[in-house]
Amino acid sequence: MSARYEAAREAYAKVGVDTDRAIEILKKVPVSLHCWQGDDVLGFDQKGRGLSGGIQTTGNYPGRARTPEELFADIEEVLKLTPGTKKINVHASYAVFDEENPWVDRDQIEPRHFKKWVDFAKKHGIGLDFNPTFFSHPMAKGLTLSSPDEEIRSFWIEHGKACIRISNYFAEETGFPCTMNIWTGDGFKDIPADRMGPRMRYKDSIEQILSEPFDFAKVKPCVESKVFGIGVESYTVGSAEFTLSFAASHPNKCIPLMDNGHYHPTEVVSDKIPALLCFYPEFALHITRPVRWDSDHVVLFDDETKEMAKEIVRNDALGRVNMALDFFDASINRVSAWTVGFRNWQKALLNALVLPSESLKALQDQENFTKLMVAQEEMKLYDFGAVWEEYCRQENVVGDMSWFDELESYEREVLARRQ
Ligand SMILES: C[C@H](O)[C@H](O)[C@@H](O)C(=O)CO
Ligand SMILES: [Mn+2]
Repeated sequence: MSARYEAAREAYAKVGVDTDRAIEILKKVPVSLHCWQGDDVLGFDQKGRGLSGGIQTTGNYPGRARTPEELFADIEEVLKLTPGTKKINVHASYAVFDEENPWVDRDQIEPRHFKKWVDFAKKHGIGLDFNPTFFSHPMAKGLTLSSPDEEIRSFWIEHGKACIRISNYFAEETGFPCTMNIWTGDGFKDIPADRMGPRMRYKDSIEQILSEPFDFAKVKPCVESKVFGIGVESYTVGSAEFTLSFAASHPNKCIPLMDNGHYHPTEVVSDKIPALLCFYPEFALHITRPVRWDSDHVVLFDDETKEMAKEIVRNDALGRVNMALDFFDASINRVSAWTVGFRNWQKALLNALVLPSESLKALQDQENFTKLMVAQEEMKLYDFGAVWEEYCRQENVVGDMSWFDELESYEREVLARRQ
């Protein structure tokens, strides 16, 4: 333990904060690392097909992972450079096909196509989350689960059911619950003539997917909402009201997922978190950084990120919010992007854990807003960096930016050779 940490610990103790306890709590909180940052959301099952579904990566930084082996190696780098308990968030498009398990379409995928992910998770003693992939596929030209074309809709329902079975396999094999997120880019570019029809079909499709047997203690299906996507600017089938109502009306079957990039830029998810906590025993969160829109920039240690973490921590909801990162930047070193984003969410959680939340709440309840402002501002100058360094030290990762030396050598030795 450094002298700097000892001094910080003493200073925090004077305002009633136990920094050792904060560190111990954070060590056990799982955060899901999204597999898709490593290859620009391309996946392995549709070679040569670009990204669709109204999402977009921009940039052409060298070193994109092109094979499962390359992606696993890159994720291992991130695991090495980040503190905390991790899960890996896998998309169905990252099925691993080989001679033993030749290619099948998405409605036919089975647990065996994800065995390499399970092996990887077991090697690192971590859990897996899962996502059906309703985009970047010839059957995903327009609507998917909300399509009026029954052939298309049933293809995607079968895909969703297959994903429940794979999520169950993940949970059984790893021993950790698997969050399975349903997101589609279904929507319309211009003003629709029927807004309810697609939503009724979407509702029916998700219900059919959820009719596949699963144990809610092990598999946590969720529905992610969105306000708009590229090319579907006028109408999104899975809107916020739709997904919240769907989850509320399917208790113990489905939970909502909020992605903080999926709202109007003036809306803040930090305010929505406590609203959902009043009603949902559990929900899921995608953590990203929307720059003017759902741009999926790398998560920073910025004000709204800190505020989201505060709402989870001070409402004692670390066990009720399934947290996952969701960004993709192809304009910078992808392994660095992953690492920075993961470390920043860890920082936000730790920062929230070392705030004197109870006394700040008391000031609010006493309507002492003057002192509340002063106290909140004062906390910003406490030596949080010392607590972060101690946390990293205990987790055997570096606390300062010297992790970047390792990353630069990985770039030289590995990424730069991928031509
Ligand atoms: C790749 C993910 O499924 C995707 O990012 C989704 O979660 C989303 O946020 C779409 O905007
Ligand atoms: Mn998302």
